[in-house]
Amino acid sequence: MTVAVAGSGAFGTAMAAALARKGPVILWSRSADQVADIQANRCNSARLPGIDLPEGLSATADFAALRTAEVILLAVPMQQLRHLLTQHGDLLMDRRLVACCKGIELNTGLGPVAVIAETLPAATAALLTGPSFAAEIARGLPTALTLACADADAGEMLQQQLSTPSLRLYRTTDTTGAELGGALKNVIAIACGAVIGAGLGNSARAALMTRGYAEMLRMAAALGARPDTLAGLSGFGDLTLTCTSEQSRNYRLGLSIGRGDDFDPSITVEGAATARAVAASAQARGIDMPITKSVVALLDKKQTLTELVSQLLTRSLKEE
Ligand SMILES: NC(=O)C1=CN([C@@H]2O[C@H](COP(=O)(O)OP(=O)(O)OC[C@H]3O[C@@H](n4cnc5c(N)ncnc54)[C@H](OP(=O)(O)O)[C@@H]3O)[C@@H](O)[C@H]2O)C=CC1
Ligand SMILES: O=C(CO)COP(=O)(O)O
Repeated sequence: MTVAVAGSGAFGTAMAAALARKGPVILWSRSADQVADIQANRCNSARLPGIDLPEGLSATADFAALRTAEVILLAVPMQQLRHLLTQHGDLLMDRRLVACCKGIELNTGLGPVAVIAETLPAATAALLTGPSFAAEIARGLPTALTLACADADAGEMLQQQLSTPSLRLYRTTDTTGAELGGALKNVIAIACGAVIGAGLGNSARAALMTRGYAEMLRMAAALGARPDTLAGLSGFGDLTLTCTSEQSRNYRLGLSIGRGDDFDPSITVEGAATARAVAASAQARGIDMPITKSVVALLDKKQTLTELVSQLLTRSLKEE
């Protein structure tokens, strides 16, 4: 079976490397320079430096090469997913597509599976999500992820096809829950980075993680997701990883805000757009998400971290 990965960023390259250890993988990049680098040096120096890529991985800048693939992973940032699907709709329209994005589309409030379903209704839409840093997956370190697909049979097949001896996939049919877990944890990670960066302590971070998780559950319930999905790898699992590791770009953005440092705007930080999309959706639905709202105010420089923390602490007292 041939697997293809569309998008040669850190995660796409890492998944291509992991899967190429068990069969042929085609990695598509929009950058001819990156393809040349990968083919000549067996390394994606721009996005995943220091990782040797296995021989089973071949890179191409020609999207038509993906025609032979039985499964196609879509590994671009969330706000780029619709563009990729539209641009290459002729080839992708009836395929098995596995989004790897963690985010909510800013203009529509939709997650990746919903965007695929809306754009290419004849395709099988799935999501691969859960706690995983690209460099660790690429090195073959032990990792467990969630494969979400509303079609239970297709999900089981994808679970088999994409699991490896070091990559253990659990499956669910709750695509909404898996989408929300992966997207919302990034917003909470920005908040956690900010309090740690500002020296407010580990207790403050634990409070944000726990009350952030309560926000995730509230939104999940409103959208019909199952609470046990949020308690799994795609929710609680990824929240834990992302809020506690400097390998996370979302967490590092928060750290830089808390410290008052600059942050390179070219780095992919999914939680920034997602915070705005989720805050708007929460307001429209009347869902209380004060941490998410605070992250938006922080990113938009509408309020300082000191003001926001004080506001969160002095809200009316309530039952847990
Ligand atoms: N990095 C990680 O550890 C993990 C990432 N993810 C998720 O994977 C997704 C991708 O992140 P990641 O790979 O890290 O991001 P990167 O910033 O490393 O790479 C993004 C890639 O997407 C490409 N790209 C952007 N827009 C388009 C487009 N319209 N058409 C084709 N290619 C495009 C970029 O190309 P170019 O280089 O030309 O700009 C780049 O190769 C995110 O949603 C992220 O949350 C999930 C788990 C772990
Ligand atoms: O999703 C991730 C870990 O599971 C990667 O997190 P960042 O996008 O914050 O780097």
